Amino acid sequence: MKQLTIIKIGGNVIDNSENLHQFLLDFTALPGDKILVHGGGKIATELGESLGIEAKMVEGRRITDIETLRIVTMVYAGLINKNMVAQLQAKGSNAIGLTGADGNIIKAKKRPVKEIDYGFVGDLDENSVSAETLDRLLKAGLVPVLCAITHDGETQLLNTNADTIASSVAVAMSSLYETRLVYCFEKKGVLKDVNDDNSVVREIKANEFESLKADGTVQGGMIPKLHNAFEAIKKGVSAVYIGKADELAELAEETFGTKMLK
Ligand SMILES: Nc1ncnc2c1ncn2[C@@H]1O[C@H](COP(=O)(O)OP(=O)(O)O)[C@@H](O)[C@H]1O
Ligand SMILES: CC(=O)N[C@@H](CCC(=O)OP(=O)(O)O)C(=O)O
Repeated sequence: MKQLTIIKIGGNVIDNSENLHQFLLDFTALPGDKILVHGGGKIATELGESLGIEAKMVEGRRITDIETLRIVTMVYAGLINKNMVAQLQAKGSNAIGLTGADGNIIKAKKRPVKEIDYGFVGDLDENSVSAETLDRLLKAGLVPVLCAITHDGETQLLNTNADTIASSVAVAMSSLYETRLVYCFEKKGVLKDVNDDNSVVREIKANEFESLKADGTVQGGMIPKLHNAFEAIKKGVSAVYIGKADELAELAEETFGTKMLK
């Protein structure tokens, strides 16, 4: 089976031009087929605030009313996605920037209203990602760059967490490729002490996740990230890593960040 690397880059790195530049250089240098998935939550929050719209997050997910949907569409599908593509093109990567609506690559379902109304947030299931369409783009020599905007197939754009997109894309692609998934963010990996960058946990087994949550080692945005990472491993992705964006070059030596184990 051919190898494929899916890399997700978060908003804190996208917001730092030096780290982003180094990350995109390393991403371009990675051999083989690859797909980039990007977030940008921090930038959407800042733009919203400058327009007087305050961000509301529940369990790592943004409550997305119609005004917020406009903002995230402009920021993720426009500003960030197109700048990322232009930077990759300048570095020699033939990137093509896409939302889930383009080529019907990711069809989501609006999250049902229960105790909380998340608004225009899209959830994914095992049929959401078109592996065939992504495969056709890869075979054409293109590097897909996916943002956090999906659609429902009936004209409605939806906001889907980028960690979830990366995990679902990796699972779908693992039917066609030997797929590895890499979550890149601003820290060196999953840390024993979130304030000590030298406390990287090298490997985490799926059955250790609950106790890491319970004892407070992993908190906030790391909880859904690890959940998505273990979902990917469980559903056929061959390797999942979490580590620092501007250390991506170390992936080749296997000294990169934290590795998830079954
Ligand atoms: N044990 C941990 N190790 C590393 N980061 C952690 C840990 N626990 C919580 N975090 C927090 O999780 C954040 C990453 O989640 P998030 O902000 O959603 O990532 P992203 O930038 O990829 O969107 C880190 O910035 C960090 O503050
Ligand atoms: C529904 C939902 O929460 N969507 C996310 C999508 C962006 C994202 O995931 O960005 P980061 O990876 O930078 O956090 C949001 O709007 O924040």
